[in-house]
Amino acid sequence: MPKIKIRKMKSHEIRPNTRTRGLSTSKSFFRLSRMAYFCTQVLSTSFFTPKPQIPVLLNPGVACIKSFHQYRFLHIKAMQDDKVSTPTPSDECMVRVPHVLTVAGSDSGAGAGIQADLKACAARGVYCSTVITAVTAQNTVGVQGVNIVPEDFVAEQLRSVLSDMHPDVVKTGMLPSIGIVKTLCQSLKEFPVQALVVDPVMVSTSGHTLAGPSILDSFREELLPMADIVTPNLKEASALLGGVPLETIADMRYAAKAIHDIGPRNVLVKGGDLPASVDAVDVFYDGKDFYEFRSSRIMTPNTHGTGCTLASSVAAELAKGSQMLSAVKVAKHYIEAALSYSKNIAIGGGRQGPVDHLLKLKSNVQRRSFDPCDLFLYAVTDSRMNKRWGRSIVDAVKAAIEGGATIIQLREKEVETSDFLEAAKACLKICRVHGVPLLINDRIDVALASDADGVHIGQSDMPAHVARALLGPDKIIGVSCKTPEHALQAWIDGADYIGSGGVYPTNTKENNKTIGLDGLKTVCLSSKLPVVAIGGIGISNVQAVMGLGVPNLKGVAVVSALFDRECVLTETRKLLEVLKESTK
Ligand SMILES: Nc1ncnc2c1ncn2[C@@H]1O[C@H](COP(=O)(O)OP(=O)(O)O)[C@@H](O)[C@H]1O
Ligand SMILES: Cc1ncc(COP(=O)(O)O)c(N)n1
Ligand SMILES: [Mg+2]
Repeated sequence: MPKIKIRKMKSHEIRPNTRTRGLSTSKSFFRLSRMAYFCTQVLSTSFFTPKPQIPVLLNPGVACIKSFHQYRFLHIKAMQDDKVSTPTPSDECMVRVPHVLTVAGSDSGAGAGIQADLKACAARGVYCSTVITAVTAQNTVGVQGVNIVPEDFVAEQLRSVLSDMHPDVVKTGMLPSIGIVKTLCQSLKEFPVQALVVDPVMVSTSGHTLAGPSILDSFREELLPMADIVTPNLKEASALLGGVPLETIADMRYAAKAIHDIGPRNVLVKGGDLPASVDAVDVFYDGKDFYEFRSSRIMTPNTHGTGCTLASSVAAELAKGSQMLSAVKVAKHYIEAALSYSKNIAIGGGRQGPVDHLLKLKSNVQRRSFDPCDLFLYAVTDSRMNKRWGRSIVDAVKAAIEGGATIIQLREKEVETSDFLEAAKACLKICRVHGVPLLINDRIDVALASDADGVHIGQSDMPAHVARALLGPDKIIGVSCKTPEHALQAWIDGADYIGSGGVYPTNTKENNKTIGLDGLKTVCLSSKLPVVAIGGIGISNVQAVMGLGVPNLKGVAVVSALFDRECVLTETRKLLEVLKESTK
């Protein structure tokens, strides 16, 4: 049976006693939690198939997380070994996984409800426990029957999970009786959690009542004031506000504000059913600002369970430690990608089919998530320079990685597409071995075809939100930005980082305006995303750049200083040393 090795974590990487409640805000803690959880997913044949269970051993000596200054990457070593020792984890080495508890109804068709929540959380890499409030007989045609779980048994399930397993976030779906709402509120007072996500489910998309209007008072008086976010669709928002018609984005803004007045800290009014809307627009209000989350509308009948999925994904991101706005943004990108992935699947003969949540598992499960520290020493290739020095793209990339580059971008303006694709595939092999992400400049097609980790795009390339829709939620997207306005748009569009420059004049890019250190600083200070500086940077000026000291400036992107030289390995090593010095 395979087992994995994870090395013992250093004290700065993990809190001393991870069994205690509450979330650590330490980024490395979350990263490690995610990694370890990812191991359990990969090696336990995912938790949808109950058997065979493969023990995941987290005690020292049976683990291997290789940590290396700016980048960390999990090396999973699955060994065929029949002798599996009994896990004896010591407290110090236990890794806590992000955990969402869903309190919702079961959907026998598994498109919505508890089943959607389980799948969405799994797809987002989060553990999900379940308290079932009702069992529905449901399929793609509609809801044939509802059996409400007795209130005291809902209370017992809540006590079982909350008293022992300490979920980070509770997400609610179908709450079919006033008694169940009250029981839930009581339990949450007794066992507080980090965040409460309320999806005020009332009517299924097929038109069946799942929680009647009698529930509204207990929602308004008890549950919503406890919620960190409430996510009504148009019908639910209207019901919460006494039946006001909601037909436009302006109406959704009004509703978001009016529902906020009831007491939840944030409101997301979902516009999946907004009439005459080309895009799928959701309106978010945090009590101060409004944000519109907009995605393309996917033309598909398979939208059953989108609301449950969105709310669970928000809960999952919160459990991983995200801020609310970022959690909503990621969830929205995920539902768009899931809808797009599922648009043509045929399950059932009814009008509304389910979403397929597990798109990610069908792509490469071994990909790790983006870490802003990856931007530290960002190597950008240039085919002209490689030609000049008589080396291939692959040799150049290999040398840069060996020298300490933490991320690679292939910027190959003059290479034929088929050669570019071959080179990208070959580079990817090397990058994966070293745990270094590989990005493709401009060419989303090449990124998709090679399964690279993401793309870097300029202001005149494919808009970032379109790239995000094409690449899905897990690929890395970087955008070149010269102004705070560019940076804001990149964030809204779902980018992961921005590249800002040219900081100094450069001849690798024609007609490129230099923004200087001041321009870079202005962009960094306004950007919600991590920034990598670019343009004419090398050993002589890297200290001045990093010396700006702005926290979200995470590194430098370099072309000539690495590749227009005889020995890429030596130059990369030298630059890495200076870079490390300048960030001490
Ligand atoms: N056809 C679609 N294309 C893209 N996004 C959609 C589509 N239908 C719904 N969504 C999105 O799915 C999420 C759930 O919305 P909605 O369907 O309005 O909620 P509910 O499922 O609770 O009725 C929202 O983010 C919405 O914008
Ligand atoms: C058990 C249960 N919970 C929630 C929904 C809402 O999902 P949708 O609005 O997509 O029908 C549902 N249909 N069934
Ligand atoms: Mg819907």
